[in-house]
Amino acid sequence: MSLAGARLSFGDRTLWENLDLDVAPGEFVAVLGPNGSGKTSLLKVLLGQLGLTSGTAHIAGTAARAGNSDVGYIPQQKSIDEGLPLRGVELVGLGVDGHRWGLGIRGLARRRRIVADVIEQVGASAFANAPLGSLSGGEQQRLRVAQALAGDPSVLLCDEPLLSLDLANQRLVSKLIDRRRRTHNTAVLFVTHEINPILPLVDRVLYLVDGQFRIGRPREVMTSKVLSDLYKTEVDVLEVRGRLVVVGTGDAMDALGTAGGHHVHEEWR
Ligand SMILES: Nc1ncnc2c1ncn2[C@@H]1O[C@H](COP(=O)(O)OP(=O)(O)OP(=O)(O)O)[C@@H](O)[C@H]1O
Repeated sequence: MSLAGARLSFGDRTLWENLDLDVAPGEFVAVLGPNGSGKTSLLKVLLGQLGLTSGTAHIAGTAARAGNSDVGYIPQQKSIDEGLPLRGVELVGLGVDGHRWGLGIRGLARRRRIVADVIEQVGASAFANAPLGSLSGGEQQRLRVAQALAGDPSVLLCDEPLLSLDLANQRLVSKLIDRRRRTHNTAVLFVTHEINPILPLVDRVLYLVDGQFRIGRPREVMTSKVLSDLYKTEVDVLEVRGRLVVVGTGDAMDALGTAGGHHVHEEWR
């Protein structure tokens, strides 16, 4: 996926500008930043749901547009109504690109095979026939990953896919996404508030703060100097047993919000 000279403004407020970002096939890029910095809007541009104010956005060589089967999308986790009768297999089926396989008998059989395959890939076969509302957050999220993979995308856009998952499920879901990009050369853009659960997987970080941004390898961007420049206040990045801990005081703490990453998790194994 490729953004060139990209600017997104709402009225006189510019979320970001002069943004050049090329994510190569198989590359894993994390997007970080405080609330309101424009992370979800960036995904919406690539999904063709929002137009850039200026610049260009391309996916696999064509301009970003809605309904592009090259794009898989894992939306922010929303709690599913317990009474919803939709089952996992049906949710995943919605991700299969109907046009590609047609709806004849062979098309339907092929479609069923694709759905069963991706459900198997994410380890969801045991619960894919249960109503979604009866499943745990981790189980639902595995099925959402399967739905995003069902269309065999070359690009995967993930909006905080680890939110409200426990540590074991955070690892499981991150590993599924990491495995996908390694086995299928899928480019991954992963919006998150917490770098640590994915730190070992990430190739580059795009860090957005109040119209400013930095792009680079995690340890180039996640430094006291770079984050202090971005937040325009003193921020310290400490490395504790392989984890990055972002610490600010006073106003800096407010500005960091949940992007502070100052929760303590068990180490990645
Ligand atoms: N269609 C729109 N019209 C006007 N303002 C908008 C529109 N869409 C988003 N915004 C504003 O743009 C800002 C960035 O929103 P966005 O959801 O991209 O931020 P974010 O970085 O994903 O935040 P969060 O971490 O809270 O999810 C917000 O202040 C939001 O209110």
